[in-house]
Amino acid sequence: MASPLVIAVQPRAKSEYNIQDIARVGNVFIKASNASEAIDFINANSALLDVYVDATDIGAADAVEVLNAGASKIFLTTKQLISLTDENEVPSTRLVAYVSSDEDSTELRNWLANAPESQNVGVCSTTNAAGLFEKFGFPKDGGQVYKSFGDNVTEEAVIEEAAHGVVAIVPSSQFSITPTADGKVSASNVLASRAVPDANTGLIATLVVDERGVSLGFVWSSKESLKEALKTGTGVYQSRKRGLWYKGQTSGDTQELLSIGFDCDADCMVFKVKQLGRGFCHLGTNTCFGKYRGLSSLQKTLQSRKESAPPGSYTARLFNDPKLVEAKIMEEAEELCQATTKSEIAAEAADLIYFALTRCVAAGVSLEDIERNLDMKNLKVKRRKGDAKTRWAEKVGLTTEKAPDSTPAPVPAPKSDRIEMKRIHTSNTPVSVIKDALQRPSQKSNEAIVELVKPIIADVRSNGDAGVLKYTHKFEKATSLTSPVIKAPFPEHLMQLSSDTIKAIDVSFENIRKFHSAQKDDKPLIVETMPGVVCSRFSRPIERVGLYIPGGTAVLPSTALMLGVPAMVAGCKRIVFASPPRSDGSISPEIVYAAHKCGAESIVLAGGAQAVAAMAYGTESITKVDKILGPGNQFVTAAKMMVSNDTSAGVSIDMPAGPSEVLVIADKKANPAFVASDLLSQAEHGVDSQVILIAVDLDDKELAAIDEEVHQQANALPRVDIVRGSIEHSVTFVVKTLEEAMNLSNEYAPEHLILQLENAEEVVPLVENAGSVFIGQWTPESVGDYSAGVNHSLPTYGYAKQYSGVNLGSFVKHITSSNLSPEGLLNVSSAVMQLAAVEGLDAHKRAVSIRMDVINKS
Ligand SMILES: NC(=O)c1ccc[n+]([C@@H]2O[C@H](COP(=O)([O-])OP(=O)(O)OC[C@H]3O[C@@H](n4cnc5c(N)ncnc54)[C@H](O)[C@@H]3O)[C@@H](O)[C@H]2O)c1
Ligand SMILES: N[C@H](CO)Cc1c[nH]c[nH+]1
Ligand SMILES: [Zn+2]
Repeated sequence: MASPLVIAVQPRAKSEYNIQDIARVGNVFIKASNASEAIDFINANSALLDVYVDATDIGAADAVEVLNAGASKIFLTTKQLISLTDENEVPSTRLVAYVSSDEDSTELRNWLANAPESQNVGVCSTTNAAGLFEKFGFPKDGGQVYKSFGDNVTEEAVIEEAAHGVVAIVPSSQFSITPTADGKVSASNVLASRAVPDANTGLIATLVVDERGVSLGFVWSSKESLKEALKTGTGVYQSRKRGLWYKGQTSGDTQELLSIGFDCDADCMVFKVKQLGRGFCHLGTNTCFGKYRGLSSLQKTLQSRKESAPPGSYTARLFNDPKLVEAKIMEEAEELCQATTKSEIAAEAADLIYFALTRCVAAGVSLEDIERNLDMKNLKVKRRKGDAKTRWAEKVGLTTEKAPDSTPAPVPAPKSDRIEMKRIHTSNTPVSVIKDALQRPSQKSNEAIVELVKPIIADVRSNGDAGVLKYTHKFEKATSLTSPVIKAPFPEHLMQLSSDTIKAIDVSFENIRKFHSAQKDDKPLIVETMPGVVCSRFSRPIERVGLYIPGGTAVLPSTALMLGVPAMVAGCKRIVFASPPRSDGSISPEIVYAAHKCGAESIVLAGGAQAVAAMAYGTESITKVDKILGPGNQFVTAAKMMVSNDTSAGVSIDMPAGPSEVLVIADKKANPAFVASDLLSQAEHGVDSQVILIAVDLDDKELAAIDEEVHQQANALPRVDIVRGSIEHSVTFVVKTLEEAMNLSNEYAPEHLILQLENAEEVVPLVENAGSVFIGQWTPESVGDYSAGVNHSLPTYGYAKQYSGVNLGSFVKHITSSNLSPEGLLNVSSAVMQLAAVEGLDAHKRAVSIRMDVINKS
């Protein structure tokens, strides 16, 4: 039975009501001036309670959208309701008609008489609600009578109506959860009056259930215990022997009260609670009827394993390896489809549910969230056709027919396997799912990589050149290579390039040089902190730098420029390049030319951990360096981290720079082809790259246009297979506002941020975390990768929250100096001597006082 109370709130005046209080005792009612106001409110609150919407100002077509978005009921004038139901297939149980005059009443009754299914509509009056029963014969089959009260509502009037089965709509300003001195309508009194007490005890029989409606136990309530339960928001009951019973007060197994309802004839109250601690029963079981079984039991187990899974257990492995869960879900789904007997189908479905629930629990999603989502889907009025995606349809040999569509949909792609990013509308997606989608693709666990890299580093450290060559022969297959290094001056024949390539390198070199030269501290910073106390800061280049240029999946001479040019500008005396050679032992001429232009002394012909170790410790022929910079794969990054942690190596590193990534924020004005091209430019780096699109207020048609561009452009790329891999873990978020887009982007902290926005420049002040920003539609990220002048060696994996990309400062140290005159020492002496005394460091104090004696004597 519905709660006798519905609380009317102003949708935008959030501070004036507490939605959780309302959810505990009834449902919520809003008067919306347009559909999006109603839909925003539903999205924000429908996980907690049913939302009723006065849609009289919205219009019939948009009212359907409001129902579709999950409004439990919409209230319309009688005329609106009749025209809406005549034109649409709207379930009548979701509609309530305002009956304000005899004319309304007659019209509705005539219509009901001819509409067999429609007797379930609700009716609402602002005056004589009880009279509506006589006219319409409610309540039956879900038909409900409402009375909408104004500010002059009294508790007595509500109780009186409730006694007749009328649900009262009370303004939130006149509502309180428990009785107040100013006589507002108190929920505890209205609920207590509605309940039919037990004839013998005078108490109210109460069933306690968990979030999913599973019975936990049977108890009694009284008017007093009900008031206490609502006041404290916890489970409080009436024990027949011991009076008021605050559940969990002694055992610690307390309850959070979620909502109170009734059975069909109000002689049993239902408390929905979140049970904390061991369980509801004093015997320590989940319920008084025994332990949880089935899904509830599985969920409890998985939730507690997530907190503390025994190391080495299968569940621990699953929680640590999302790719394994992904693979198991697909495997079990396939097995379920292939199962034939009843028992096989049950067994395979159970397996699938196990892995699906593991995925959910890992992401903080509960069965309650899933069930709520199912309920919301059930509230949809317009249903999707439900065809399978082509990729899956073809897999099982299903032919799909194309839906006729009046709007010019983008031409569907000819190839079966669409390359398409998944899409998330943030407004109807739980935060945990959004967070999960923002995770970078899973990598091999750090420990596994460390175990692979450790012996390589140790080998190179003890065996020098021979160790390096061993791994170059193994990984690069360059078995003919006999020396791991080439030294400057580099012979001309190693730099044979087309004039176009030379020109391109020269232009890029010059722009990078200009931008990084401008970052120089021209003169020392000098500050006189007190008269005679002069502090200064000046910079010096790091003497020996090792620059790693990746070469596994693509040769990147541009990275050679991004590292070599600032090293040269900073004045580093010894610049060592390292890059994996080709299998014939040679190195790309572009890299040699870049090394030559930057004044590198040598090029180490090795990649991965072996190159990093060689530069960190030095070998017979490879120079030991003071700092290693440059991006690379997981082996390179892990090796950089390890050598920088070894104090005996005396080497530092720039930052963790891993698989490339980009986040594009696009508005309605953005060109879909440009957006897609930017996404693909980073997706083609590697299957572990990730690209994110945040679409601000784009509609389905606009989103489809971008999807189609992604698919078409991707299929035309030579690296389409890499792109397919990276698009699989890439995602489009559809958001309502730019502010939301910026919040998501700042949280993700992308390596590259592209603003394809009409007013892109104005948005830059809102950027908090990003490696490098590309402003406006004429600034593709590729210009930063190669030639604009900014650096492309940037922090990935969200490290843009705390690291800068490579810049001139990455190649210098700052040194400070102090220079005091006698007057200066006099001025600062007492502070120094006092603090030295506080720390008990007398020699520090004496170093000042001994000078003060001399100054004072002269
Ligand atoms: N963040 C940035 O600024 C930036 C810039 C450019 C490139 N990148 C990224 O750098 C990465 C480059 O990676 P890559 O793989 O192409 O080249 P890479 O040069 O970093 O790695 C290749 C090396 O990995 C080693 N390796 C391969 N398999 C191994 C194994 N099983 N055990 C031990 N070592 C092994 C080999 O020694 C090989 O030489 C890409 O992810 C790219 O997106 C990032
Ligand atoms: N986008 C890469 C940095 O994440 C750099 C690069 C080199 N070449 C092309 N792109
Ligand atoms: Zn790139």
